[in-house]
Amino acid sequence: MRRPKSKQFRKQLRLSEEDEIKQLNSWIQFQKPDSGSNPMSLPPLPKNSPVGHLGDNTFSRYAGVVRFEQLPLSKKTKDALRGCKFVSMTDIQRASLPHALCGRDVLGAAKTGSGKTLAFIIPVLEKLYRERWGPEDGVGSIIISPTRELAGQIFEVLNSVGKYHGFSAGLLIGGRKDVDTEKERVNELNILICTPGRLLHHMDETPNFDCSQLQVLVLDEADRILDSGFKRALNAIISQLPKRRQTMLFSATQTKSVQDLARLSLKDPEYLSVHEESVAATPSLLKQIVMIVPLDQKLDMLWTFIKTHLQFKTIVFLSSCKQVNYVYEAFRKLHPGIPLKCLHGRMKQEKRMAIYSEFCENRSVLFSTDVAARGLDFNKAVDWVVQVDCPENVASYIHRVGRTARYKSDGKSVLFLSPSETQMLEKLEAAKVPVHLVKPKKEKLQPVSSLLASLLVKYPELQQRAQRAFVTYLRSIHLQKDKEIFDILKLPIDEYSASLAEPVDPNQENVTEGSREKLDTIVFRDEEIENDLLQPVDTSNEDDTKSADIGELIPATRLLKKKKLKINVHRPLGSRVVFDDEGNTLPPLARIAGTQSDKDSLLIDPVSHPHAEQKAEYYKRMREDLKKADKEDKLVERQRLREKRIKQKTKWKADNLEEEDIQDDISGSEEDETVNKRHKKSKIYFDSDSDEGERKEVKQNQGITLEEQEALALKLLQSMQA
Ligand SMILES: Nc1ncnc2c1ncn2[C@@H]1O[C@H](COP(=O)(O)OP(=O)(O)OP(=O)(O)O)[C@@H](O)[C@H]1O
Repeated sequence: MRRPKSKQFRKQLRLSEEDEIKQLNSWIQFQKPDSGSNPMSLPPLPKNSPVGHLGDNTFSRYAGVVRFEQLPLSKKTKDALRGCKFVSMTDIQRASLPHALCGRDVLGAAKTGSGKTLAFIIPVLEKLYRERWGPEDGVGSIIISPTRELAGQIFEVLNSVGKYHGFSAGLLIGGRKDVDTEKERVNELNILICTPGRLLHHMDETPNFDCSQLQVLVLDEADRILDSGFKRALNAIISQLPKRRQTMLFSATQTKSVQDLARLSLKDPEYLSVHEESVAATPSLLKQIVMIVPLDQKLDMLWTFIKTHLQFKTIVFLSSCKQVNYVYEAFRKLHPGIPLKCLHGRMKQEKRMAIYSEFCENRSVLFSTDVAARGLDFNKAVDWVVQVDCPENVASYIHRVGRTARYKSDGKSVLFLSPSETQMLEKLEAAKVPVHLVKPKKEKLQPVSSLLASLLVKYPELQQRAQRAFVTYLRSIHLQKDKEIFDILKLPIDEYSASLAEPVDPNQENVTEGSREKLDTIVFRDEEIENDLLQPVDTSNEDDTKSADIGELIPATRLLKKKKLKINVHRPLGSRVVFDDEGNTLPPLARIAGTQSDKDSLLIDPVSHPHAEQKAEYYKRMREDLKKADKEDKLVERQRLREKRIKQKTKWKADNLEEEDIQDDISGSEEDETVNKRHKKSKIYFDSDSDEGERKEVKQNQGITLEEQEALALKLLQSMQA
């Protein structure tokens, strides 16, 4: 943000600014909208009617207007808005700005991509401007975002809309190494855009950090920041802020919890939910598909999707960073014909920012965890959002698909649901999310499991990634709260494990040579692609809204008829067989379950062994024993956690949680590299079901050894077989 240069100029400016501020204050007071009213219900001003001071201490009405020019805003803000080509307001801006400008607390809810960022940036700038805030006044406004990328994006919007103002603004996010420089400068900053963890870090550790003069607090993605994952950090932050302030909360899925609002001490907040009456909770230009895909075919489906949508910019959501890592690395090695990128909370901050910027600029496929699910505005140009793993709830679905079809652009999304997750369809319908159920055309499926199997021969390190992806996936399902949708016992675990890739049976062909040859052929081949992977479900029994437009949803056929396929990708490369030390075959997961002997393992297939009946009996007994032991273990574990919780309560202040350690990955597999290594060992989750914000401790994935992960997989499988 710019500062005027000469002294003379500054003096003149100050005088004219004083006049302007006086007038703005009078205008705002004179035409204040009624508290509790929705400015959207008022008609726009008649065309060409005068704006601002109308003489005799009267001013034009600003509630209900449609253009920024008609609002009581400073010239600096208006000039910058015009420069950015922001002329007409969106609904949420029209509804909330008149209330926010007169200093009221606001809870704003509007669909994704509908312009909520400007709805809070403008009042922040205007409030500080009218208060004549200067460098010596310190922190005047704090804007909190749940993720670093979103904080960075808000910072950019602030920079462009506030470029003619003289405020200093700082981006305080985890993962940045210059924390010492930040500490030196943070007290000189007027506007802080931050993630909760970093802000708390400064509150706790920066000498003289002072926000006692805070004027405006903003929570973007408020429901996320108020949810259990950030509860402790946010409570600690709020306790250090002055009570007399303006507070604004925005999200596409707003909280209405009285408890949440009480935590923030809101004063008669204006609840402005501009799309509540709308027929859909998602953008009208978004076409949404759901396909029922067995878990073990999800990667095949994803591969086929990517191969048939090479000309589109796509985001693919997976539930953990280990899955993102594996799928990204494996698919990259198979060269699908479009650049692939990945983003998750375990990456170094610079890399994350670089990936984010590159993805904004270029057509590519971005594999991501939910770190990219909220708020990010990739230059309006994401064509497709693909959800390979079911989102944890409807809100999460809405935010993920909201990365496309932003503002006035259109977009498409597809969700792969396992047969056991179909309850999600009802939940989406109940939340007014209009989805088309589409049946995949099986004959168009391009299986990738066999290609992956060959890949693992060439790149053995991928095998470990596959195993980790498998384990973290199971764990993420296990940790999900909505047990109606996420039931680990209903998952076809063996098939899923196999779909992540299994080595080729060494008896059937020369693995190394054969597979490498095939792999090279696969990697360098040209392909014939038919893009009509999707076919509508027979909707004869469904209502019109559901069956409409499905034809449009089927992507145009893309044919690249250069050469014939050198190999038939539909042909399996051989059955997947794993051998134990004695040469007996093992079912796929026995390998992952580790090195237990036959006697101890439940994973040995009794049929392929002699004395199958005795074994089956033995397994049955063992399962019962294990069940009993498991019950006892759970009791002991609960007791342990209770004790730990009490201990932690007393020393919570010392725990300087980094925000994305908490939020990035429901499976607890992502971790921040740079902040407070002493907190790396355990991750605290809050159980929002509990009245008192009871905490669950979950070890971070990195803190868990491979043996522990394997033991976990084994346990899960045992419980499944029991
Ligand atoms: N009044 C406006 N005129 C033109 N474009 C606008 C206007 N307001 C916002 N936009 C553009 O709309 C896009 C979406 O805005 P924004 O990111 O603020 O949406 P959002 O409601 O915060 O979305 P999300 O819920 O995903 O966070 C941005 O590219 C922004 O520049």
